[in-house]
Amino acid sequence: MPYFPEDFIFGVATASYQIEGAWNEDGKGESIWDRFAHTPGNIQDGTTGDVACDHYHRFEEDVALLKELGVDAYRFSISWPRIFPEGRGRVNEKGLDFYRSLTGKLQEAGIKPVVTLYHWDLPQKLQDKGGWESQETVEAFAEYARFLFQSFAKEVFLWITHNEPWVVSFVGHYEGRHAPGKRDFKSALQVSRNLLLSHGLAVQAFREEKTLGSIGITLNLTPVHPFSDSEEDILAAKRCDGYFNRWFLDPLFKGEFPEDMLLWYEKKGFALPQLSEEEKSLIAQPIDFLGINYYFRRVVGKGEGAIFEVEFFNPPQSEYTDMGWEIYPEGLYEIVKRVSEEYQPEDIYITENGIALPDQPDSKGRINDQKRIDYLRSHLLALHRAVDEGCPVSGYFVWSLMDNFEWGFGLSKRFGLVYVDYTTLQRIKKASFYWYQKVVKSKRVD
Ligand SMILES: N=[N+]=NCCCCNC(=O)[C@@H]1[C@H]2[C@H](O)[C@@H](O)[C@H](O)[C@@H](CO)[C@@H]12
Repeated sequence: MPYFPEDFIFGVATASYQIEGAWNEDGKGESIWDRFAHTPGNIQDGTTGDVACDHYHRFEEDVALLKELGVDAYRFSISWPRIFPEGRGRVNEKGLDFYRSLTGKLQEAGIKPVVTLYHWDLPQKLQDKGGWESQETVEAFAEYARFLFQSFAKEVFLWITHNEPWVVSFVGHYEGRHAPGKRDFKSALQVSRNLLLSHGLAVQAFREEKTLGSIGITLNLTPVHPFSDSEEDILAAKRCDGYFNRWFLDPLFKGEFPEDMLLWYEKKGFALPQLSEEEKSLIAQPIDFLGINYYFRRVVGKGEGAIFEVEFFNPPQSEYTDMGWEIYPEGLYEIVKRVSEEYQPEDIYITENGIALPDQPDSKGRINDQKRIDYLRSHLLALHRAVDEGCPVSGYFVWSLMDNFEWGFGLSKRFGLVYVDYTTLQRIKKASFYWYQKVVKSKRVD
């Protein structure tokens, strides 16, 4: 029976724009996701995060759910425009008070706070001045981070500078499906560079402020498999591995963007200015852990697609989630093994893993999400194998505590261990809540 170590951290994760609501209350400034969701056509089901789970007003009820779940830690993000409505300068005390109350309730419940500094809700005022393409945002992020390290100097267990810089860069600035909705590959490359620089400045500030806890960054990593063993499919998979994974792993742990990708982008007309020696050491300064968000793998072959010349495949024999993502538990084992061996991080936390399902209450108001239990079990067993083989993994967070606003899909995709009825905002614990409660308590997956 696979047991996790006694001190292994089990948690759940959320993010500010996805759960808080109160989008313009108590002095909060507008974020790029407020603007993006308010723009008709951007969100598939036409909903917004204006109310979402109304966590801003119901956080005490939600902390009580966390306490009942028995988690060791709770990962949430701080809404930058709730603290600095204009991005920098004036502080919104009521915004700061909300997070002080939340961390206070967590401490009362014996739950370790894990804080993500940036989970995509950039102050709109900074976007109006160029957003992540601009050096001003890099500097503003460093100020924002330093202010939070000073304001929560002792309360936080883990600090995560950025959540998924790949998504911020390429889904937000190339694919255009996320805020700010740009479709410009050159912008996306510039954004990825600035996110890494801002991460480095935040880590420096963390060390200078002698803040308690640990600091790291969270990447969404996906194993990339060639559709066939043909030379061109293997090369296509290598290109995609560079695009999805190595583009951030290499600068963070080796101080360089991957050479093959720089050459490929240059060949496609997107020459990226070299990082200076100072920038390389800023980005690659030591961090205490790497956060990995894992959901699925990618299967690719040679294709005619513009920049990457790849085609994606969905293996017919696999099962898929409500997001259309392949269920591939071994991918979690693969990515943890690969990262441990190739990049030797101090420590790893699986900061997100979960599944969207079309959950609905039955006639008795219960939600029997057995498929979510099967997904979480299979992924925890895969993770356990990596831990058993000596990979430095110290924790695992389910995405998500509760159903929430799923970005471009709006409220239509449900990832929660807790169901949210968006008309009444009632929370309903799913079968997976009780299953995970047992895992957390026993540290065992059966
Ligand atoms: N092409 N493409 N890819 C799309 C992005 C990769 C997969 N999605 C994620 O990793 C996001 C992560 C996010 O932190 C959270 O805020 C989201 O709610 C979850 C669920 O979606 C996951």
